[in-house]
Amino acid sequence: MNEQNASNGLRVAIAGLGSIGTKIATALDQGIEGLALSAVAVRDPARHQAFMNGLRRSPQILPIDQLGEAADIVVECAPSQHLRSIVEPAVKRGKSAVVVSVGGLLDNFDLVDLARANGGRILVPTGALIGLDAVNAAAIGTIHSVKMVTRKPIDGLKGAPFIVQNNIDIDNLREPLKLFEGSAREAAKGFPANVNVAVALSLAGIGPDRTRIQVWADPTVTRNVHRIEVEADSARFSMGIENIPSENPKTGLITALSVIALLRKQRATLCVGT
Ligand SMILES: NC(=O)C1=CN([C@@H]2O[C@H](COP(=O)(O)OP(=O)(O)OC[C@H]3O[C@@H](n4cnc5c(N)ncnc54)[C@H](OP(=O)(O)O)[C@@H]3O)[C@@H](O)[C@H]2O)C=CC1
Ligand SMILES: O=C([O-])CC(=O)C(=O)O
Repeated sequence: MNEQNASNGLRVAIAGLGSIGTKIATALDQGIEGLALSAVAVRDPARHQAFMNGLRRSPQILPIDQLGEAADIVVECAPSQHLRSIVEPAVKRGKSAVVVSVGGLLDNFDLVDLARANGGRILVPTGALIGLDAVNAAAIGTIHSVKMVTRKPIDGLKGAPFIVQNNIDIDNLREPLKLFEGSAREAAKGFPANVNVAVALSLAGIGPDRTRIQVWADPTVTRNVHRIEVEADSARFSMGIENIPSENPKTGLITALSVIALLRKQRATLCVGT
């Protein structure tokens, strides 16, 4: 029972039981082929007692930096400042870490080398985005440019460091306002809880410095809207997604589903899409 459970299944631990983590925990508890929920990490266990009581099988509750001892796959879905303390112990032990706060990976990119040196893996789901399969494929050839435009309702952007530091009042907007234009790397610093998608896109394609993004505060939209244009030597493609916000207005509902789809692929007999 050390590395894998008795049925040769994979043990999955979840760091953070918020909008994303609770849905992944529920899906695992209800059953994903070959996977079992072994542990979770929460800030205040008492706050999550009712949710934990509703699970058919209670996972262990552990500190975030101990999840790698209790699982083969650790899913990071906590605020990005905790990324390192969740991912490092896991990949050091040769485990896989699913990283949802992917913006935080840019300042901790040595974790990829650490994983490589120890036989671990870092898996970045498509998350709240679309089409990373096509971007991955195009990147085998030459991608000339990747451009993204993100529009979010006001509630989905409140508190972003870029807005606070530049003293921008978005509460009284009546029409769309372009807040930012620049690289995915700069965007991740200014909007750490809003543009993980741009960083995932950049890592699939031409990197965080060449991937360009605009961020708009848009009082006319009710969804988190992302439009992407890719120009490559194999294809030109445009993609768009309009995400329904979850209980956390910054996070689209589809994000947790994307992680569940990734987990399903770990042991599925039929895998569709790259
Ligand atoms: N890649 C992508 O496409 C996307 C990525 N994201 C990112 O995913 C991450 C999670 O998002 P979301 O679920 O909406 O966030 P939430 O704020 O809903 O949940 C975060 C959870 O982390 C918990 N947490 C905070 N500190 C700790 C700690 N020290 N130990 C354990 N748990 C802790 C919080 O606990 P408590 O409940 O006690 O506050 C909360 O339950 C964010 O970084 C977000 O930016 C979001 C959307 C899309
Ligand atoms: O679209 C969403 O719901 C979330 C998002 O942009 C992100 O976190 O990058």
